[in-house]
Amino acid sequence: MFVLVTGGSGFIGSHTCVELLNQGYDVVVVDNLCNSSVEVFQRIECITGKSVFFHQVDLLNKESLARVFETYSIQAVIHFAGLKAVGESTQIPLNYYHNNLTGTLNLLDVMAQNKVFDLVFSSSATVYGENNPIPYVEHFPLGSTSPYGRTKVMIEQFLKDAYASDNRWNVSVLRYFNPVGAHPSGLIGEDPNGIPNNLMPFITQVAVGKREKLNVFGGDYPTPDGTGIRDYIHVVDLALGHIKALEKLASQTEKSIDAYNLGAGVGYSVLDVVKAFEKASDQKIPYDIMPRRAGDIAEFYANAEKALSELGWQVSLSLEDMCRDAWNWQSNNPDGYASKLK
Ligand SMILES: NC(=O)c1ccc[n+]([C@@H]2O[C@H](COP(=O)([O-])OP(=O)(O)OC[C@H]3O[C@@H](n4cnc5c(N)ncnc54)[C@H](O)[C@@H]3O)[C@@H](O)[C@H]2O)c1
Ligand SMILES: O=c1ccn([C@@H]2O[C@H](COP(=O)(O)OP(=O)(O)O[C@H]3O[C@H](CO)[C@@H](O)[C@H](O)[C@H]3O)[C@@H](O)[C@H]2O)c(=O)[nH]1
Repeated sequence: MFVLVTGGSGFIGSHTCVELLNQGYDVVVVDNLCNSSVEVFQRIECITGKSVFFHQVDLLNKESLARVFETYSIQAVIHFAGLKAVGESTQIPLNYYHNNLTGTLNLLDVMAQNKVFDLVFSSSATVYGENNPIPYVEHFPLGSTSPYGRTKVMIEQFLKDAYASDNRWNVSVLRYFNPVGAHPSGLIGEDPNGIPNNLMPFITQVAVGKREKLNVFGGDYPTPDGTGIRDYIHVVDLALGHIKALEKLASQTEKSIDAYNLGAGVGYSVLDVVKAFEKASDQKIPYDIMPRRAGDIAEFYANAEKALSELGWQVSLSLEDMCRDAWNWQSNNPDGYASKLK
């Protein structure tokens, strides 16, 4: 069975490709490589002994995308491709709307033309905005505080409207909490461009000596240690959630659109993560407590019961595993994919 993975050379996409290949799926990847490296495919092959069919395609180029659908008998799509930096999205919002919304509309159009209706979409906990109580439950009202987040809210609405108009659409919307870690092989992982925006890659770059110290954004939140609390999820657990979602789409006779939180259902503070990382890596992480980062909220985590009851999915890896694997990746690849394969 051919599965098309958009954005399959990125952080979460590459880990999902590994799990798809391990389960025997044939994998076709389209990615424009705007935030990833083609080097990842060699590493995926080292891990799985199998290769993906890669096409360097921008979703904004509908004709190129259509040619991929003509080449393979695609049965389902996992749609990761998109721009994802919250801060950057406030600087160049129109690029975010153009890339994420137009890219998705092109994909949906080409899928429908080829009568492919099974879709797993990468959404985010950011769609719960800032006014919902925690833990977040899937039926809560949606809204977001950044242009990036609004692209996710809007795409979720596109998908609901598409299903309402034509119930051949069969869609699983996965709302990720905070994906971190790396494949335990240390061959693939997160390779951000420039200064990392996110906590774990910043910590690993401090540990490997690329950054002097961590800035902890906010020490005065109403949380036990004053730092922000998030629901961190190992990227391999997250990748496996996509397999469960695909299996459900393929097995159900009644087509549907459903949203699922993919999180652990547990919150850890920034300082919890720092301590867990220090223990797992045996490295000291110097840090300064700084003012809060604009747009951050004190605390959120998932209610992950729906994913367990309907997809049969739950996390199996701990914060310790996330830190160990993130460190294994970073220490073996100090320059990410630009590092020589050991
Ligand atoms: N990493 C997170 O913290 C997080 C959290 C919630 C949701 N998500 C979502 O999950 C998805 C994957 O995230 P990731 O962390 O793997 O990001 P990533 O940047 O590593 O991967 C996204 C991939 O999409 C590609 N891409 C972007 N625009 C494209 C276009 N127009 N055409 C073709 N390819 C394009 C990029 O080159 C990249 O390889 C994204 O949709 C992101 O918004 C990520
Ligand atoms: O250098 C840093 C980076 C982060 N933080 C803190 O660490 C926590 C986690 O931050 P980060 O890793 O940036 O994740 P979030 O801000 O929670 O956002 C991520 O997780 C969301 C939920 O999935 C996604 O929507 C976003 O795209 C993704 O960036 C927050 O309390 C931050 O203030 C620091 O203290 N220092």
